[in-house]
This record gives sequence, structure tokens and C-alpha cells, in this order.
Amino acid sequence: MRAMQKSRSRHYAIVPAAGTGSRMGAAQPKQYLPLLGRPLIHHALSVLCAAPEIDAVFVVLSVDDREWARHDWSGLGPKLKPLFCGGATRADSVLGGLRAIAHEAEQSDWVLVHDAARPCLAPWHVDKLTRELAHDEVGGLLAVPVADTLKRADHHRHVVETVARDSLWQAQTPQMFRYVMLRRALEGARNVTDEASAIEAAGLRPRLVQGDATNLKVTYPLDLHLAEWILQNREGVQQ
Ligand SMILES: Nc1ccn([C@@H]2O[C@H](COP(=O)(O)OP(=O)(O)OP(=O)(O)O)[C@@H](O)[C@H]2O)c(=O)n1
Ligand SMILES: C[C@](O)(CO)[C@H](O)COP(=O)(O)O
Repeated sequence: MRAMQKSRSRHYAIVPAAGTGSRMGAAQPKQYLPLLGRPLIHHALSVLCAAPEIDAVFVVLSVDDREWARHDWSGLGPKLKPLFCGGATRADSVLGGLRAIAHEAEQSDWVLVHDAARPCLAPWHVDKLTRELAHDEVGGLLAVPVADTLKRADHHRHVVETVARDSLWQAQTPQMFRYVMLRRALEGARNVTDEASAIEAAGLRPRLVQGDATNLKVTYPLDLHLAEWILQNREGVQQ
């Protein structure tokens, strides 16, 4: 029925947030660690919920998550919907989210998958990604060109070669693909660390949309300090 009524593809955000944050080594999963007075995940959710392009924001939580209910998310508005269907891996969590929204997503709707662990997502990241991919047949992802010289190491941490960095990019999120394409790709390739890898495994070529280094992933304790600094100081960084 909605297919007959709608005039444009919808954009859904899926935010995998069912990880344990083992590399962070904190007492609670990193998505709930305090960052500038809010749970870390709140920062990206507030940008996604405020984005005019995005129709709904689904947060994929672990089945036994007890922390979500301890916080007040009402300020983020009606677009935000928690789904308690996380899996053993990030790919499982994203696929669980895709299955859970099957009743409302049309095949051609766009899905933007964004890590809960990337709190410095900015409105211009979402805007640039959606604009540049609006007419793309496959979809794509935010990414930044590799800037450092790259070394490959042996098991003793000695350099065995210098790897040419031309044409190498670091993948970020959001990663944006059509609902049906992403679901099929993830059903067929579960051992992947991002959505683009699944799409690539299906024989397609995601487009790289240049982002910037402020959209870092919080993985280790130092990253939390970097994220705090970025959120407080990046006025004027917009590309
Ligand atoms: N089973 C999992 C594993 C990860 N994630 C989410 O995927 C994102 C990126 O993963 P990562 O940074 O690796 O998070 P963790 O798995 O929590 O961290 P670690 O690998 O250090 O345990 C995070 O938002 C995380 O919550 C998820 O939803 N479900
Ligand atoms: C999706 C991602 O953030 C792109 O850089 C990354 O692949 C997630 O990595 P992890 O292996 O879950 O830490």
C-alpha cells in the first residue's frame, strides 16, 4: 500500500549498538560511556534523528540490554526506535535490524548503517552521503583516503614491505545501500566487518564518498578523549 502512496524512497538509519566494547576494557559497553554529559551513543542518534532526510532511526541493542531503559531518550523525538535483536557479530546485528524492519521497509528504500561507536557524526556527513548517492545504483560509504605511509609487518613486527597507499581508503560509517540489496548481501556474506564488504562480495562496487577524520570510531580509551575534543572544537571543519 505504501508503495502506491509514496513519492520517494525512504531513508532508514540502523545503528548497531549490541557490542561489548572489549577493546575499550570499560565496566560497561562503550556506547553507554559518558561523553560530554550524555551516553556516547546519544550524540550520533541526535544527529540522525534531526536529519531531515532520515525517516526513522532504529537502534539495534543486545537481546539482554538493561542499560537502554535507564536513560531518557525522549528529547530525540518520535523517529527513534530501539530493537532488541542484536547478534553475536556486528553483521548479525545489522541483519537482525534489517529483518526486524521488513514490515515497513520497501525494497528500494535506503538504509544508512552507522556505528553507535562513532559519536562525532555531523549533519554535513549525512547530508553529503545522501546527496552524493541519491542517484547511485549501488550505494556507498563515507571514507577517507589513507594519508600515512603503510608498512606490512612480519610476526616479529619487522617491516617486510611498504604498501603503496594510492587508491587506499579507510572505511567509515554511515554506509548507505538499498534495503533489499543490503539484506541479500548480508544473508550471503556474514563474515564481514562492514556492509560495503558484503556488497562487494555480491560482485558490486560501492562508491566512496569522502568524509573526514573527525568521524572517528571510539575503540580504545584514548579515542574517547579525542571524541570529546572533536565535539567541542571542530567548528569550521565542515567541508
Ligand atoms: N555483536 C555486535 C558487535 C558490534 N556491534 C556494534 O558495531 C559497532 C562497531 O563495532 P566495534 O567498534 O567493534 O564495537 P564492539 O564490538 O563493541 O567493540 P570490540 O570489538 O572492542 O569488542 C559498535 O557500535 C558495536 O556496538 C553490534 O551491534 N553487535
Ligand atoms: C564499519 C567500520 O566502522 C568501518 O570502519 C568497521 O569496519 C567496524 O569495525 P570493527 O571490526 O567492528 O571494529
